[in-house]
Amino acid sequence: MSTTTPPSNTRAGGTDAPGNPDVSGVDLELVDVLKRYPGQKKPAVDGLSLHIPAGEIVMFVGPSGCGKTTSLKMINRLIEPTSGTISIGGEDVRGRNVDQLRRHVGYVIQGGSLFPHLTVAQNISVVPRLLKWDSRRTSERVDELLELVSLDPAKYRDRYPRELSGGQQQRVGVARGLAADPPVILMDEPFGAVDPITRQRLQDELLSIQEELRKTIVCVTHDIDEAVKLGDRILILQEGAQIAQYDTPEAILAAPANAFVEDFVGAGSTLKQLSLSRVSDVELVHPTTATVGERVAEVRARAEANGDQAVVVLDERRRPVDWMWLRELAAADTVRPVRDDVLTLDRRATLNDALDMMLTSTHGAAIVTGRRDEYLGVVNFTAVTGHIQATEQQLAEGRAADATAGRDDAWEGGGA
Ligand SMILES: Nc1ncnc2c1ncn2[C@@H]1O[C@H](COP(=O)(O)OP(=O)(O)OP(=O)(O)O)[C@@H](O)[C@H]1O
Repeated sequence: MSTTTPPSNTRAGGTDAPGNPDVSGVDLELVDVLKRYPGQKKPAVDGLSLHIPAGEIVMFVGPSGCGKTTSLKMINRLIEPTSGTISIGGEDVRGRNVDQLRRHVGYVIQGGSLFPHLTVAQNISVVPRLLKWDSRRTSERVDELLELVSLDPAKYRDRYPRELSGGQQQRVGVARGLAADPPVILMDEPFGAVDPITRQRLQDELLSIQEELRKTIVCVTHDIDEAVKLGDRILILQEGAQIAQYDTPEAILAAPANAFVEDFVGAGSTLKQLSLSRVSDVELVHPTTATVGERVAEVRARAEANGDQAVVVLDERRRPVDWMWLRELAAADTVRPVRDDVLTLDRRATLNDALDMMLTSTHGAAIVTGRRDEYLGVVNFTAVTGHIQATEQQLAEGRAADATAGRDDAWEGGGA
């Protein structure tokens, strides 16, 4: 039986040939994979065939009990298939020693599932230790990974999981999954246990990490918006892990394959398109900025000249640290931030995320950052609604063009 290969991908640079040096992931192939649990009449996974291209994120979604987790866990043999073949980088997983296989396939689950009696550094070093890395290499790797998941190594290395927030535990879980630089990472509901804002940040971080590392990532989620945001492709499964559709998020939203998919994703409405559009797709505005330590009188003059009531305060590395109203600045001669928890959006965040954040912000807009948290500008409602209108117009024009083409086809067909 041939495996399902989706059409070429638009987001992850699908033009990359295998072996592209930027891609550290490898291909995954499932051929006619079946899993029947003892005592069950119907197989949980009934003949799943699937090709997952190297360096891409594929999201598994589908109703509860359809076989997502079973399919995922068969890839690293946490569950053994009843029949069928799974290969990683062209190599049949059954030919590999199970321990060795699991050390080369990262695995991240909900909540991070850290060992409570080990420190953050020890948790991240579990696989490097099994691989017998020396202590210097291991500790350098731990610090590198903590930086990658935005945790200050000096502050967090020696903490215990109970001394971390849910989002921080999840970050350490991701770092642990990446520790030995595996080409494939499996994730099962990785961000299911954290609040919406933290989840959005973790998703943005994953996209940023993936931009750099280009692993092959397979991720199970219940959240279709998460699938649309993170996935280069989405696999929508029905009971028995039957493929309802396997395609890019854009293609699935534009043309659901059947009524099941349509129900599952919710009709491809304009609002869903907000999960496809990134903050980097809209034009940012540029309110007055100030640098910590700058003279307030100068900042105030600039803001008044621009007609701004508030200024975005940046640190010496141009990272936003506060968004202060002019009246708050008046308390001192030089600019001093009054909060330490300014909310920012990564440029990869979706417009859905942006709307969520704007609704909770007293400024009715959101600060956008790029590489290394550097300030880029601000996204506001006008930019988002402008984008929705433009998208709606494009969709309407597309539908009108399709209808015209349909009539032309019918005409040609009729004349033949
Ligand atoms: N160890 C097991 N023994 C027997 N049946 C099992 C076992 N694990 C899972 N199943 C059954 O296999 C089917 C698929 O389960 P699986 O956990 O893969 O689904 P899922 O899509 O990941 O579900 P959810 O979204 O609820 O986590 C379900 O009907 C489930 O009850």
